[in-house]
Amino acid sequence: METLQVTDLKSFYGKAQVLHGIDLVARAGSVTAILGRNGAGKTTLLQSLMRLGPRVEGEISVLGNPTTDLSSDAIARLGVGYMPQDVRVFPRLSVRENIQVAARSVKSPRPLAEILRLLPEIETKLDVPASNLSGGQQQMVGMARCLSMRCKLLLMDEPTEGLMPRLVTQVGTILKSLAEEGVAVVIVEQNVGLVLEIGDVIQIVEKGQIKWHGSPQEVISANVLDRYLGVNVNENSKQIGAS
Ligand SMILES: Nc1ncnc2c1ncn2[C@@H]1O[C@H](COP(=O)(O)OP(=O)(O)OP(=O)(O)O)[C@@H](O)[C@H]1O
Repeated sequence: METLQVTDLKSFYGKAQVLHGIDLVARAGSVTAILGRNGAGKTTLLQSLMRLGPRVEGEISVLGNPTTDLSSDAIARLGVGYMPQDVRVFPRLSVRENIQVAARSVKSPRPLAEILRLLPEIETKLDVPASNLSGGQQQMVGMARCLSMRCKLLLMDEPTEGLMPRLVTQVGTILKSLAEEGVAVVIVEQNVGLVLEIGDVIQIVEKGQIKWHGSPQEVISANVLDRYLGVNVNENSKQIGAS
């Protein structure tokens, strides 16, 4: 059974149709990266999966459970973690409390020690209010919350936006280890170098449709990034190598 299966998803804001029949699968243990130009519908896709915002038609199932008629809370309870572009931590709560709140929503949360083994960076920040953390550290807290809930599917919208190169690499490493733990990771990402490095499957969205999908190697050999995104892979790889 696929962790996430999306069939013929159409999404609407009022009468405006933004997604036009998306088919998508995300498997346990893999990182699926969604690329596309601004306004292509990437955020709308993640929001549709969480039943936040747009009206949807089509079929979405998480671990075999149809979710189009569920609330976002019920979808989260199936084991879906969603990190929107503006990371949502509880700013006044400490890092430890942020993790505890997430842990309370499931029956058998992952022990803190195990979370810290995967995210050692936050160990020294456990008693610091989340608002005092940098954007990158807040991303880590978001991931810690997901880990504590043992989420099976993690949806992240531009997790590396605005982060320093060192943190970008770190976020990539963590996402890869989450996938190795069996999580199906789905990221919307503008950092093509990172996507090529950690993505198992790349999906290219244009005007609300998946126009192309394949492995990072196929992306490069088929030259699709240039075609759909206007990105020169060789130039981009050089930049990532430099970081
Ligand atoms: N709340 C909304 N109401 C109406 N239209 C919206 C709403 N949110 C997004 N849209 C429109 O839907 C389309 C897709 O937007 P979306 O934010 O999903 O694109 P995106 O690929 O995530 O872009 P970006 O890379 O800039 O974040 C755009 O034309 C946008 O203007």
